[in-house]
Amino acid sequence: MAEEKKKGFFGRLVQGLTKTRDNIVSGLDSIFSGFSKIDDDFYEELEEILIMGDLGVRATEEILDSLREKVKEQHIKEPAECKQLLIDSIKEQMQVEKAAYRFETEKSVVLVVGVNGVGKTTTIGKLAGKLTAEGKKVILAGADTFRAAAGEQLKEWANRGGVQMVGGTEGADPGSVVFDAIAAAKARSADVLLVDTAGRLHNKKNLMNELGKINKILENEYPDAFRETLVVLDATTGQNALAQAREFSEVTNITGIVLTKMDGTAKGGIAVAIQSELSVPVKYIGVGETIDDLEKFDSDAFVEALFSQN
Ligand SMILES: Nc1nc2c(ncn2[C@@H]2O[C@H](COP(=O)(O)OP(=O)(O)OP(=O)(O)O)[C@@H](O)[C@H]2O)c(=O)[nH]1
Repeated sequence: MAEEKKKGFFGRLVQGLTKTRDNIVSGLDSIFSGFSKIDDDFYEELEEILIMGDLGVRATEEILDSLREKVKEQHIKEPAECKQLLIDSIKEQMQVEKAAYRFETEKSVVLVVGVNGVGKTTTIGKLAGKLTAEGKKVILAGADTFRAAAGEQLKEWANRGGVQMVGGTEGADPGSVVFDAIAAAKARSADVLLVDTAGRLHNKKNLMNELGKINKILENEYPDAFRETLVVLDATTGQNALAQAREFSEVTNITGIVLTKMDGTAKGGIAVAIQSELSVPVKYIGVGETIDDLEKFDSDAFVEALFSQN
């Protein structure tokens, strides 16, 4: 049963990554079979494909350095023999502290950050649904009070999942929304408080102030709750997602990444760039628009799925 479930997940992952796979792996395969020796041209072609596949310049260079070393150490002569070594190098490159999900099992508060349109509200709705289905008492805090639609959207998700929501009124002070949400979480002995925040990166100072204020309120009013800060990024934006992740990591302490819209994008390679460059684990990937379309991310399984022949 567990095996079946695992296969199901792997199968879905393989399917969801079809475009990314077509983008990266078909090109790599033609290099592995098309080159007769491992030379500078071979490495150059590899580099081009990995960069085109959105793995990022830095991660690509490090992956290729590690591949060169392995080729040398193991006296590899055939390009075809490099494939497994490349897979290993990508896996190594993605190695960060193992993604932990303590917030799912402890009294916790999860701050969700991300710019408009990346799928932040949808992700919060999916997370709320998932946790509620596991029997957890969840409270949503609509602290993205900058846009009227944000609160409305979150309310829709809250209603769908039968989850209580606090805030979400346009123009309200995000700090007081969080304050009220903490009071509600305490009064109802909530397990998880999910906080939707505004993510306007065009004014970094404001964003830093706002997140700083929210963090302070959480520290003061809810000190015994486990803290998690997830940044939501849209995989289809490729290198832009990496830039956003970098900017958010400069204004707050990010503990995990959610990559949305991994279904149907050719830019899934961005997971490699983000995880290796930020040293923060991708904890979930969004693979569709419905409440069930949020999967825990495992980088080894991701790389295997990327290179899977199925
Ligand atoms: N295919 C796909 N679509 C997604 C996924 N996650 C979110 N979306 C869609 O992306 C669009 C934007 O999602 P929202 O949740 O509204 O984005 P947001 O970041 O909250 O944006 P605002 O509410 O505008 O701030 C919606 O149409 C979602 O249905 C995903 O994993 N896959």
